[in-house]
Amino acid sequence: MIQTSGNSMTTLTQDALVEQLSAIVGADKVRTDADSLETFGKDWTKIYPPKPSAIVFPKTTQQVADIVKFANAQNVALVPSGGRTGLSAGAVAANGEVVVAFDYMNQISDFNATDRTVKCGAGVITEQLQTFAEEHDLFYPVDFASAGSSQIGGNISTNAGGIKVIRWGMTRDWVAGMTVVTGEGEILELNKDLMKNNTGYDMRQLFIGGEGTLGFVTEATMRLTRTPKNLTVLVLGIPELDDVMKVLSQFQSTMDLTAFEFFSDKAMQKVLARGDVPAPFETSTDFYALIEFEAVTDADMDQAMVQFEKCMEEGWVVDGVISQSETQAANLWRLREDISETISEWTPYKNDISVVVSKVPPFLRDIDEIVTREYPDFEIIWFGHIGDGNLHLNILKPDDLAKEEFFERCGKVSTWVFEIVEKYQGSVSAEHGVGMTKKPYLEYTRSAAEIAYMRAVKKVFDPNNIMNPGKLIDA
Ligand SMILES: O=C(O)CC[C@@H](O)C(=O)O
Ligand SMILES: [Zn+2]
Repeated sequence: MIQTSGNSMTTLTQDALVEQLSAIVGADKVRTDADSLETFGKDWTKIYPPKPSAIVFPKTTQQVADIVKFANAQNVALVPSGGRTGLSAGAVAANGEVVVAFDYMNQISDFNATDRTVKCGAGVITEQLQTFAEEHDLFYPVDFASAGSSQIGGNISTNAGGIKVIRWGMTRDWVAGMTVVTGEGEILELNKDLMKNNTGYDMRQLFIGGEGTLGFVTEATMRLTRTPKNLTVLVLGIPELDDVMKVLSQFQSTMDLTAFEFFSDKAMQKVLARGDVPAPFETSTDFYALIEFEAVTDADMDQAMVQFEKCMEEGWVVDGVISQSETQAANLWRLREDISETISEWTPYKNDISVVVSKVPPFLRDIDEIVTREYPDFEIIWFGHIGDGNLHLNILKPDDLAKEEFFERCGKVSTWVFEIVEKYQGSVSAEHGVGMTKKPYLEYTRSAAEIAYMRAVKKVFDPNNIMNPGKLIDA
């Protein structure tokens, strides 16, 4: 079993633990059955076996604060749990921790049309917020394949990104204000939903992407925006990896894109093999770009055609298709969005790396060279949000190789991959967070001084190392 460095130091028996938690939330909101422990003790990573001691379901911020105070008094480690769709083992309870699940804090309230804001409990599902926005003729733009199960609290704690970052940014950009419970059980109301508030440190930003290590988000006021018009999707066949960024520059020279994604033919073939969506066109190329834009007037459509033709003339693109309806657009999106779930069958080793957009071509070349050399017998799947510099590199486990050996071999190569990330001043985790899987590699992106300050901040908000210990940094 892979060792984790979380701590659970309580001397309470499980019965005593359940009794005291029940006194806070009610007996029907504490679970210790095997199914619940297995389900709520892990996220989408398949590396660490879950081993929580109990799952507790608070319904209010005050209950969360009471749980944290109890945890401090009894030395019980807490792990927050949202939709459990994380890919870095940020919400895994592998060391007897108590899992705090936010499923019952799923109310949407206080919609304000003037401010274009709405209050969400931490357990509101991303899609629930998207639908709510739609019903009010507005739009919540942060989107990704797991929007049907991920929760707002988890999105904030991991600063979730996704497929529209090039146009609308990350979750961080949509949090107007939030309520958090710190590691000492203090309730903080951060930013009061203000657009402008220059009164010193913006503590929201510490909790956004903080992975629950400083405190737990219990409620947040999210911003909404105008609904984009007639989102139209182009998929282009691109034979050379190097040309993908030329295509991006060409389109961006005259258009504001809402997405620019890429995927390899290997990735697409896996999705096509499931038989749910058709191939975009007959020509097969090693790479594809998916471009999305608002086609408000005929001139927008004409502009896309001009850029497409230019890319064909240059030889960067050899085939393409454009959506003529919402259904076609959705099917083209599935070619990209279904990749992660489709390849999960092969227990992939995941990298979620980024550099500034201008450095993507040499960065990609360097990494591709290393992984093709070092993994001659493994299948390598490239895809990602290349328009914002974020690449997903997945290495698939051969069927006949044991999981432990596979992850060990990948871990070694990761060090070389991350040396390249460091050389290009990139990030070892662009959007999936650090959790446990990327913690050993944090130093490739953050300096020793930064990590020391992070530890000091952790001590201020969570002096007893109760909140999601062993994730992001070791206390
Ligand atoms: O599975 C992955 O590596 C990426 C998952 C997700 O961030 C995506 O962009 O599809
Ligand atoms: Zn992604």
